[in-house]
Amino acid sequence: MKQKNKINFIYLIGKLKGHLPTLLLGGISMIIYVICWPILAWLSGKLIPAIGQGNTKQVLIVILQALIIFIIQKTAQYLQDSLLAKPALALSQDLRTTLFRKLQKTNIIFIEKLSSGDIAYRLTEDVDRVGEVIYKSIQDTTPSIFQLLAVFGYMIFIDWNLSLATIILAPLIALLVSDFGGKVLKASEQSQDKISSLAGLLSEAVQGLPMVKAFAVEAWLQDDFDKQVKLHKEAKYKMLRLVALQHPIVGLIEIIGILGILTIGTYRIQTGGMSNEEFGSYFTALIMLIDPISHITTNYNELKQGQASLRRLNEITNKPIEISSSERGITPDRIDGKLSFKDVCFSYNDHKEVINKINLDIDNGKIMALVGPSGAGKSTIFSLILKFIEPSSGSIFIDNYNLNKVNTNYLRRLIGIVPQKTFIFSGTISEAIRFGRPTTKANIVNAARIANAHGFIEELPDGYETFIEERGNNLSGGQLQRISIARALLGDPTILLLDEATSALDAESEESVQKGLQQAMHNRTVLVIAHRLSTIQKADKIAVIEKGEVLEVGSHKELINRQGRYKDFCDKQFIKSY
Ligand SMILES: Nc1ncnc2c1ncn2[C@@H]1O[C@H](COP(=O)(O)OP(=O)(O)OP(=O)(O)O)[C@@H](O)[C@H]1O
Repeated sequence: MKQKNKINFIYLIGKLKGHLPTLLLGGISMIIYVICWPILAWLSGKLIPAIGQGNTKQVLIVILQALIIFIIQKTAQYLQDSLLAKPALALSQDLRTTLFRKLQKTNIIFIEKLSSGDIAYRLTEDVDRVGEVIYKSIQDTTPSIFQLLAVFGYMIFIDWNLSLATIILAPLIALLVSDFGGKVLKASEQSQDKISSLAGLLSEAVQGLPMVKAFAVEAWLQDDFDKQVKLHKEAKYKMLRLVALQHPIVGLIEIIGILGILTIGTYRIQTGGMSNEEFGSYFTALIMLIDPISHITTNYNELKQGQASLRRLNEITNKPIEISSSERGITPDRIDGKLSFKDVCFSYNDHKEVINKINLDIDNGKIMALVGPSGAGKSTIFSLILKFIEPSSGSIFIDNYNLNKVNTNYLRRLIGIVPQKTFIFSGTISEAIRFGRPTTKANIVNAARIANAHGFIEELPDGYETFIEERGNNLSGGQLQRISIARALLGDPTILLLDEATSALDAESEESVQKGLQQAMHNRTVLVIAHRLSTIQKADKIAVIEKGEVLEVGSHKELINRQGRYKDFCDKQFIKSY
């Protein structure tokens, strides 16, 4: 399902509705700040002739008046900036949390395809850039536009003939700014894509560093990194060069305008169309236009960079969300845990069915082992049960309820999963087992006991409060697996999905993990992707999966006697055991 609502600046500005009182106060401060500009220009017009006449008293009075206006203006500017910063920051915070919520709802297949570094970059840097644009639009661009209008209005008031001459330059500047803006947008998109790839590579490199060192291929990685850095530098330089070129060009047009006004102004004074004092005010006002034009130009470029960031953020929001992510769906009072697959098909892409008309029945409280070669579709069966994906045809039932009618969160809480590759968030052991669920310490300890983890945890100096480092570096593979089993058991799941680790643990660790698994399986419906003979033999039923199809189902003994694929499989895998 595609997300229709694209995030754009209009959508974001609309979100400011919730901050109307602050915006109103900020807006009033802004008006005071803006009005001060023409007043200062007017005072400047009075000051210049007074200086010319050597009228010290008049000069001092005007300076004092200007000082008062400056103090009022700067106070208003402080109030404007601080008041408007609040809603702007709230908006970027809101954007970040909305994006993260969407990310959590995104279909897992698409998440797995994204680079973690790239996503992290988008949710931090790109959101920051968008936030900055919003902040600048409210706090800088808006007053600059008003300042431009107020000052220019005052210029028209003084001499509209002369102002007409000034306005001729406006379309030229606008055209230039918009043309540059388009180019900056393109260059910015390229630069941000490059830095994002760099972030992706960096995150991969940090994870893979032990392997890189082990294979002594640091030079290869450095080379790759340097290449990406260079690509980013070039893309960024292209953008900065554009921005650097824009300021002198716009500045040149401004200077031409000023010189032109000086010439025409002199003529107007000579012909009596304008007084010296008026020209003084007019000229000061003209100089006052330079600053807002420069701000608007810079902010327009930043707006374009922000648009590039928004496009990158929308790439996340446009990913399909989980079909069943809604809160709807039934939550039966009781589930015994029987699972049935009826003619289930599934394909990741439309080319090839990876699950092909599968029929399976796993009775409640029984253990079914899934065996089969790599790529047969065993993990895909787990994903179907967890509703990460939904069958393209056929149905899966839990007891007699069709899975697509059952509330997804409710279903997932019935299931405990022990993945092949243990993933644990950094935090204490206790937090790792709890995994965000409300529970008691006694329940955590109980889960750890069943998982055969309690013993080793107790022996650690900080026990359950031992901090597990990122990626579990300070614990052994076997210990992490047992914590993973305890995590799955917390909440007493009705169904257990186990993906046995194929990685070699030492014999002692393996025995501990096996003991944990055996205890965990007791009295639950268990579906286990089995690689060990001991597990397979204990299973009530074994399903042999190959190329997405169920080839044989039966007990170990039955299947051996059948002399079919299972027998071949065992002969290949467990030759010594037969
Ligand atoms: N996210 C995905 N996108 C596209 N194809 C996928 C995806 N995940 C798995 N596949 C493909 O689906 C098929 C079944 O994969 P699956 O992981 O279910 O096999 P498996 O039996 O669990 O393998 P293994 O024992 O090696 O883990 C494979 O051909 C695999 O390449």
